[in-house]
Amino acid sequence: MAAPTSYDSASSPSRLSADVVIHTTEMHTGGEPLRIIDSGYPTLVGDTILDKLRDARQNYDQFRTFFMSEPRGHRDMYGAILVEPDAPGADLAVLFTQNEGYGTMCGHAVIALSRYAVDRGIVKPMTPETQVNIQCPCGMVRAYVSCDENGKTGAVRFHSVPAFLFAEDIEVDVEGLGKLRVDISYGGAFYAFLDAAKIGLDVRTSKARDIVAAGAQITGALKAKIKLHHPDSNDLAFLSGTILTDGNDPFPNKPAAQVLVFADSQLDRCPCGSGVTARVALQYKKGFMHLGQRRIYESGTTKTKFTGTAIAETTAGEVDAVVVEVRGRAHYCGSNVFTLEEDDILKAGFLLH
Ligand SMILES: O=C(O)[C@H]1NCC[C@@H]1O
Repeated sequence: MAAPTSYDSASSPSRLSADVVIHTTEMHTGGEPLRIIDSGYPTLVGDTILDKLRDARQNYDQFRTFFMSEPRGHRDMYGAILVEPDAPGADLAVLFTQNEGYGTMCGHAVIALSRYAVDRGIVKPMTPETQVNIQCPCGMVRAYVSCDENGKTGAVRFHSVPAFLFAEDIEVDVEGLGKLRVDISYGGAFYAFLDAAKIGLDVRTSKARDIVAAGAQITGALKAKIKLHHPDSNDLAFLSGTILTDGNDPFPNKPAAQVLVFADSQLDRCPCGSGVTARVALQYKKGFMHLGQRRIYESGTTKTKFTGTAIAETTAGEVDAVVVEVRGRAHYCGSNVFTLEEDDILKAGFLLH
């Protein structure tokens, strides 16, 4: 069965009007939602995925707010728009949507989309694993979906783009929290890392609202202070959020907990696949982890788990980097057909602050 995808919907409306009908498949990975757009989203133009991302941002952002925000979604919704791939060997290409815009990489979405690609017939199933090559804004991500003899898909492992520690021990003065020292690491997206205990929080037990407030403050202060750089493209060089951790970096035999606060005070429910990638790169560079050593990473909020392993050394431009393997599971939880009425003054959706 061929999948209905956003890029075969050439007849879809190009502006938000009563003609818009968006079909979605709903999944979650470790508790973090993924709303996959099956059809109804406009066809994006551009030679590269980053050009298509620009087209989405500049010309169709109301579609994002339509399916992501209230009353159809909520401020912690996460989405995936499939676009025509332009990279050789890609099985599919994806833009990631969040509450204030678009992400460069998303591990939980890759885990869910890889199952979806096999289950929808976009990629032919193979036993015991099917390889799915997903072109993301950060580059090509290779995923491997477990498939049993009855064709049932299960756990997914993926290898992301080269991951690297960008900066260590940066001092930043954060209103209400004082002077802090954070690391910034890249796993397809840039994240700041801080042991939550340094600001009196515990990622496993503190209230979600306290974690969100602190994470958003730290990201805001760093954005004002630090200029990031990525060897591939300036489009990738921005801070995606702050990951508060349990500080358990040097002890590889215990699960390491973390929580990501990203976009506009959005809280990740899963351990964050790109954040695990970035944290493994950080732990590897600091000598806390060796190649081939598998660690468990746990979401401080839902306690769901991914594993992370540094599997090979590589480079990103001139910088030492590692290839990281992340493993997790996604589940289907429904589907939707979203419509609108022309006289609805909230048709583009809304978020409360
Ligand atoms: O798994 C991840 O990588 C992510 N989850 C939500 C935001 C991050 O991109």
